[in-house]
Amino acid sequence: MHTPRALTIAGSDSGGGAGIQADIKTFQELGVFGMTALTAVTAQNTRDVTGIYELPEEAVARQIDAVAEDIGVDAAKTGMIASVSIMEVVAAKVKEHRIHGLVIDPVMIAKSGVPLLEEPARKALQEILLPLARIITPNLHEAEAIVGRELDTEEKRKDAARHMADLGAEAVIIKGGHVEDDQATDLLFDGSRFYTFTAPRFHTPHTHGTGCTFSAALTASLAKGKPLLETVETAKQFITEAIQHPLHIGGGHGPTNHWAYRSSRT
Ligand SMILES: Nc1ncnc2c1ncn2[C@@H]1O[C@H](COP(=O)(O)OP(=O)(O)O)[C@@H](O)[C@H]1O
Ligand SMILES: Cc1ncc(COP(=O)(O)O)c(N)n1
Repeated sequence: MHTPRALTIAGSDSGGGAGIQADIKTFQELGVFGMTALTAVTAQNTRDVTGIYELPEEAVARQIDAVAEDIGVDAAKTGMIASVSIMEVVAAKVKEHRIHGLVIDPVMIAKSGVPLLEEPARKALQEILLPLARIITPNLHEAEAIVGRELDTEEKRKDAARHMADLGAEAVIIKGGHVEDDQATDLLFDGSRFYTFTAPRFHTPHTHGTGCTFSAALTASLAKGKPLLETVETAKQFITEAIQHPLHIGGGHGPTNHWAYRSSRT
């Protein structure tokens, strides 16, 4: 039996709701063996980020080598990659180990408002990481930062998705969490057609780690060899249930509930 294996290349969230921690919880819940390459350690809780400690490039490279050379990687995702030098190392290792099925979550700012990406790295993200993406998953603000204009209509968001596909991403999902709408609608462009994935919008402050969890769920399905539309459908269900049943942990933006999807099916 083949055990699907997924790697997350991202930052650690000591609070357990976002970053590497959200990713491996999600991999586990979806029946995928999770592996990690840490890019940074954050001191973080539901209220604030009180410290960011980047890892040396060498440490990031060695972690990716270690898992790719022995265990193997069916799909991978990137999350917080704060600097251009770490981005370059990650891109080089993804190419060297021929890691396909790469989901890029272009993390820029934590829900608490603290920047997680240095300014020069914004442009580098487009040039270095985006062309390697099987799927890139910007939220509204990240999509606006990548294309450099406001995306206040669906037409403009479609143009932005085409733009990101032209830059090299195989598929683009502009997430709808920050779009003013009664529903949470994510827009997928697969390089030729548009699809929307819609769920009810829950009025809750507990959205810490939604983007990480969603992109990890996409990665888990890709690791299982699922086709694109089924992959997005599963990830949307996973994040919707995780937001719908919050855990009420911490005094700020609490985490989502990574158990909810599997609990509802057993
Ligand atoms: N309040 C909400 N109710 C339901 N779904 C939401 C809500 N907020 C975000 N989502 C969904 O969670 C996923 C992550 O979206 P988003 O919050 O835009 O990303 P990020 O965490 O990167 O800012 C998307 O599928 C989005 O539609
Ligand atoms: C280490 C780390 N990585 C990513 C996020 C983004 O979290 P969100 O999904 O809430 O935007 C975060 N807060 N911390």
